[in-house]
Amino acid sequence: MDVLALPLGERPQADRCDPDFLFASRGRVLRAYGVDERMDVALEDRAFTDGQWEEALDRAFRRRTARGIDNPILVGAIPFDSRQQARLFIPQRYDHEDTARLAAPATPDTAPAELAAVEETVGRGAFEEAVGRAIDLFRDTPLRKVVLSRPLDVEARGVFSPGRLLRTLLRQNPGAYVFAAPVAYGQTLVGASPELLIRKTGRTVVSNPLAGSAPRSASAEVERQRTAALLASAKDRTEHRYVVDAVRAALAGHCSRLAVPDEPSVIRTPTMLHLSTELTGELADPSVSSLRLAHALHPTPAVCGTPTELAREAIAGLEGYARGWYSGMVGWMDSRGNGEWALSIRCGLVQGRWLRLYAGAGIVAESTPAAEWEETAAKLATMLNLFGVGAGEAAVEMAS
Ligand SMILES: C=C(O[C@H]1C=CC=C(C(=O)O)[C@@H]1O)C(=O)O
Repeated sequence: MDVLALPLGERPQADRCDPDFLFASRGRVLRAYGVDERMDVALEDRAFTDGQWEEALDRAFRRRTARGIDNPILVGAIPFDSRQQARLFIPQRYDHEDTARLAAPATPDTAPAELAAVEETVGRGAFEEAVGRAIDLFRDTPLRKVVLSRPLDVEARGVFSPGRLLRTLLRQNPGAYVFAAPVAYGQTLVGASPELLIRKTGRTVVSNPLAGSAPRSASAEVERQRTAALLASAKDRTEHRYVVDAVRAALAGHCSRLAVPDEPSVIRTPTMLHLSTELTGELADPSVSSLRLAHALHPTPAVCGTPTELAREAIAGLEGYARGWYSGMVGWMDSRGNGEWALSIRCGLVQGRWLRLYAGAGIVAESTPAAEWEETAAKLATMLNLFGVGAGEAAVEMAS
């Protein structure tokens, strides 16, 4: 059974005032409460591709506008494999809160949980071997880029509170797309994604692909050198170009005008530096919904690879675990099709005392297995910072 399906009145009283879904973007947090109607669908199903599902959503929205609801919305999460069901629902109500206000601790700040164990379910040897095999594929097949990822399993002494994790993530990552989305009974996907897959506002669309990474440094001088090195790195620029080319190609078919900067810039998250390109377009048909555009884009080579089908096969053959919700997307869409969908990266799946974290890295011919492992460790820091430990440190600390 799914928590979203619990009939009204059967939810614990305390839950009533806790939002079921949160999504922070640009200083505001969307909070959605209660499940008015489930709208689950797999984006690869005929029901979605031939438009039936969007017609049903439109009818569901109209019923609500007829009842006086000004602008009903749909919220939820979509898995990496879009043949699998997305968890989407129309909430009973929603509001917006200032990020800073929501992030402010109600009580003195403490770590959101005390950790009992951290396990590298896919260890360094297995991950580096997979990277080596991907590099062989670049020599032997037309595969040019593949994103390989790994899980890190964290166990706490007590039950995790998704709300507390989210507030701490908001404090630590005020500029990120911070989210908490219920995905199954007792399971919540929480994260602080730096990457916007698509935002649609009227006719305007924005996508901000990232690829090509280096860790932040506490030293301003080292950080300046890393930024310059990232901008100059042929390997990172190739990795980045595959994503920008794919996003440009997917949006071009929908846009009457599309602006793509010639050169990437570098963006900073609290833990990482990334090559970044912001594409801005004008839709030829403004009625195309943000979810349809997200479907046209997904999976970009920021999470999958180039060419897409070969990369998908390589991921299935090399990763050795199921990604599930990681590297899919989380977001919202309103009754006019406006909305925002962020990639579900720098995230974890919470269930009771367990939290599975994920991180991936884009592999190209110039990659080296050791550096790609280090990159995934650096990316895991976004979530491990919740507990004040780094990836290697966490494994060592828990083992001793
Ligand atoms: C797949 C992830 O990051 C993507 C986004 C930014 C940079 C990336 C990179 O440099 O490999 C990845 O494509 C992840 O964080 O799990």
